[in-house]
Amino acid sequence: MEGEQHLQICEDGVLSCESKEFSDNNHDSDAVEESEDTVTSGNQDVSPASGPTLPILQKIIDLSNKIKVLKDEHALVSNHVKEIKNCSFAEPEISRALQLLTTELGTLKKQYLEESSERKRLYNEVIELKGNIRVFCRCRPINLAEVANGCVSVVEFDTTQENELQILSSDSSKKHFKFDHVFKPQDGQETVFAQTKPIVTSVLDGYNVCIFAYGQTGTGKTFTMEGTPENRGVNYRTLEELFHCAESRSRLMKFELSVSMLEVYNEKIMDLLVDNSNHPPKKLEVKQSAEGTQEVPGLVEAQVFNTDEVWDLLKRGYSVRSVGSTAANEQSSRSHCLLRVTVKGENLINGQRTRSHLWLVDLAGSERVGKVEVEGERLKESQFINKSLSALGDVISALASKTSHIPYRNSKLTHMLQNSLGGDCKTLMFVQISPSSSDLGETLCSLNFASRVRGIESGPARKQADVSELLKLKQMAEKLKQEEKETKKLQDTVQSLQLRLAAREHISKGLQDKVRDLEFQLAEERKTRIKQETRAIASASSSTTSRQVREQLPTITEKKPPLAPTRMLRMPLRRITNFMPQQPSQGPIKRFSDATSTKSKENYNNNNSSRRSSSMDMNALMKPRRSSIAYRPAPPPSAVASGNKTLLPRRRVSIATLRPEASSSSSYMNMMTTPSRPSSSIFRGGNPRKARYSKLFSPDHNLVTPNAMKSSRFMKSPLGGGGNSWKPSHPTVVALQKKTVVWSPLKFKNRRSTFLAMRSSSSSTSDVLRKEQ
Ligand SMILES: Nc1ncnc2c1ncn2[C@@H]1O[C@H](COP(=O)(O)OP(=O)(O)OP(=O)(O)O)[C@@H](O)[C@H]1O
Repeated sequence: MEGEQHLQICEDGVLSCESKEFSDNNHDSDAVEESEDTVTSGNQDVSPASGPTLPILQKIIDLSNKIKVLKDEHALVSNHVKEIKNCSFAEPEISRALQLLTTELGTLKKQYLEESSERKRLYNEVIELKGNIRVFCRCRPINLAEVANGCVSVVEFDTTQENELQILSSDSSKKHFKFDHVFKPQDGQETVFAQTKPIVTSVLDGYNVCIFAYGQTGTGKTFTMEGTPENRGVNYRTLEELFHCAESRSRLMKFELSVSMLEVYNEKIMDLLVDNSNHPPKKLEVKQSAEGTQEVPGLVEAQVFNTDEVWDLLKRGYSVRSVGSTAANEQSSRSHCLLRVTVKGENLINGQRTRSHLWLVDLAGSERVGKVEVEGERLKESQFINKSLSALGDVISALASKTSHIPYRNSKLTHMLQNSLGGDCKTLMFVQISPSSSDLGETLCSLNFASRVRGIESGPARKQADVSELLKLKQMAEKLKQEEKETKKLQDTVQSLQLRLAAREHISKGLQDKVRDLEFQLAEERKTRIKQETRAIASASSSTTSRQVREQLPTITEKKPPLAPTRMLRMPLRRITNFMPQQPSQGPIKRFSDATSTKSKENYNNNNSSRRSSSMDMNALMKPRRSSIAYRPAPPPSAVASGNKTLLPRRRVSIATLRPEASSSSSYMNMMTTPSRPSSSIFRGGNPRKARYSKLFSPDHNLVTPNAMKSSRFMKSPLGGGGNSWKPSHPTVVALQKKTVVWSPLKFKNRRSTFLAMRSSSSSTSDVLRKEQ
């Protein structure tokens, strides 16, 4: 069209040039020059000198001038280009610069990666410190049925915004959601597990971990957790990884892994590792342990040693899990399935033990009863599922708003996950969504719920020490406390005993002093008595001839029984202690027994010899040194006349008074009374210690007090009954028998065996006395 116009103008002879100029506008300079020539020739034809210039011609002239200017410019630029074309680059410089730039880019890339991984680490640290529940969002691919129904995807993933997604609402607005990680429909099971791995493996470090999948029915919860034999899910991969890590740490740590599987179906807990086909399922309950953790007593805990065993167990459990077909899902889970992995760890270096749990939970899908078209048993299941999920929602809301009461016990599920949701545990939630526009409402609901879960701050997780070990230590501490108490008690007792001992020692010292005084007095008394006795002997022998006296006197003096043992023979005063010396091995000493008389004699001889060697004998130590004072009345004249001058030494008698009317020796017993106390009180409940003091020494068998007679010891005494055969021959004894003497038992101190010897044989008496002297 434009070409035609130019042609028309060309017919005028002017426009043809113009047309040429336009057409050559983009061509080379030669063409421009040619057109210029034409114009110039045209100008010549219409020169102003030849006539008035037409306006169009004027226009042409102006344009020609412009062309000229442009032509000059063009020539200039062309020269420039030619120059540039001719100019050669300095290649080494450029390549160097390029190299520099490449290196710089590499460094920057590296720095960026380092920074982003550091940022991620810090972010995870913050999350752990705050105790946030991590939330991963996973969107499943749109399925054929949905495409067939004309549904479109409403989920958009912005590549520039990491871990974010947008939901296109029906009103064309976009809703943004951000999570800890967002998995696109094309992300496979490995990608999902790669992000999950760091959390699950912390169970080996002694942390409690809980991972649960939440979302609308048919969104891929079971696919994520269980997976398929070709595409195994988090459960299997986790155990595989745990075995792998345990193996790599086997030099430092020893691990034991055991698995339990249960489901919460219609608010009942069922053990999936127990074959319930033959009998009704065992009823299990959630109980709080002493440590405050939630436990299910009676739950089977199967120890596993390799992944094959794990897979067998998982298959067994999955096969008995309650599943059913709904309009939304062919294989819909009708229960919450919980897999618990218990890890017991022992540090081989420091012996530290840990016991931690890993919960892997596949929740039943939230579903709209109307939409999934359920009825009968399925409807009931749906109601239970929704009820427990709504209880989970309430717990999440309460935790997010930090209210004082968290309604964990409103459902079995929340009760069981109490520690995982609000305790010292690392928790991860998979929020599963469908991309389909038909599920938009549920998707928004799930994402809103997940955002709330992400906001929960439950405090940092902490390592779990092995409770059994803790209990052992507690018991030990308790025992130690008890022992400390006992020790303190014993120390108190020892202290009080020491005090008592000191007091007793003090008393004994006083007593020893007293005894020493008494001994001194006694020695004095003895001296006086010897003088008296010498005088008595002298008067008694006045009737005999002076010659006989002269002959007998040295013998008498020789044969005279000692009034008391010499200082050498006297037993040294013992320190009174609280300890009784041990009895000799031959048994208890029957001091006045007939049967032991011979033995006593032997003992006497032994003792005597040992005394001579100044050694302390145990028997000697055991001999009592107590004695009393007895008043001995003069024997009746008949007795003296008949020559019955029996001297039967009695060691203990009471202070007795003699009734004057008594005539026979046998009636002495009846006449003698102990004024201080009634006789019966000695052995009948009375104080035996006091009773002993009431017994007084009597040299005459007739002078036995009723108390002494009643005493079994004295009744059996050979001195009491069988002394008639013995007749004293010693003049001192004879003289003493004639006199009223106050008998001091101190005189007979330690002389029991002497009397025994006297009784058994009168002939041996003088020997004994001689020996003693
Ligand atoms: N990411 C995915 N890639 C491929 N297929 C998937 C994915 N997620 C889910 N599916 C498929 O979607 C279907 C439903 O998944 P699944 O049964 O896991 O859902 P669900 O959420 O467990 O449902 P319900 O709550 O009813 O048990 C399955 O056939 C599963 O194979």
